[in-house]
Amino acid sequence: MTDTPLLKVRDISKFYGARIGCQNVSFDLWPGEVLAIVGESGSGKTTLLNCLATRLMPTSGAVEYRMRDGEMRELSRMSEAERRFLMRTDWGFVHQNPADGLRMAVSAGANVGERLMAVGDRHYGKIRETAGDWLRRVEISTDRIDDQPRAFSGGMRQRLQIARNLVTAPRLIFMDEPTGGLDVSVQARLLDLLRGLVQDLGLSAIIVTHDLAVARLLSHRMMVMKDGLVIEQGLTDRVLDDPREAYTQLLVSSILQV
Ligand SMILES: Nc1ncnc2c1ncn2[C@@H]1O[C@H](COP(=O)(O)OP(=O)(O)OP(=O)(O)O)[C@@H](O)[C@H]1O
Repeated sequence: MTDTPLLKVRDISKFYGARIGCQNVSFDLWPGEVLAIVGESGSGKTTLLNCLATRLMPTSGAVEYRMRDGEMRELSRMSEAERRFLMRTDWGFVHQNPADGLRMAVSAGANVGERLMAVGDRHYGKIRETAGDWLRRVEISTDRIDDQPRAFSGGMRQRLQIARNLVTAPRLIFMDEPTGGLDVSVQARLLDLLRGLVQDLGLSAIIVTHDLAVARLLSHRMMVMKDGLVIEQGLTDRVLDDPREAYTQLLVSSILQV
């Protein structure tokens, strides 16, 4: 264990012209910790996630990440190439729509293998074997290894996207509504799988969701956003069982349409 956070977020704000995306968000994420960001539509969840994952440049504030060698690096000071390398190796990003995170016209095996090649694996047989292992781990039959994700169901595509992200043993995964748009029964199976993988691998994760059941099942800690601000944060069970803010109470009692 370490006494340094994996991610240090200080006063992140993002404005779109005069409109607030998110404002003054600060928190630390610790190794092995899963943080859920919840709130109704338009509250700033995706804006914040994209600022953290360097997909958007914040208007102000700083995000520091502890590299594998232990050094804390400020993300905005990294070169584009360094950020891209981080994204392909030590980080993962699971999109709500699997087509945004997969290459739909190459095989399932190549989708997973591509990430291994990014970390320097060159041995075809070994890459294929590891890809097969990961397909099994996400409950996709290895006889589908040469099929393109176009031929997969929504749930299979999402599981393939997860395998592609996890194959390089990243330390931090960002997820944007990972179970959104799936049938309820498919969602339940995916959540189970995700929970097992996150636990087994000791992953840190930041999950944006409007679904409090997803937050309950996957996260240790949660942040509630409203109009771009974090209005409440704490351990997930505490926030859900004993919400302090009136807005969180409304969310929890499902009076708000999120
Ligand atoms: N590209 C953009 N240009 C201008 N305004 C934007 C842009 N993206 C988001 N916004 C605004 O920023 C605010 C926060 O939006 P954001 O998408 O982060 O919320 P969200 O909580 O993720 O919502 P949802 O759950 O619907 O995706 C909203 O007022 C939104 O209209």
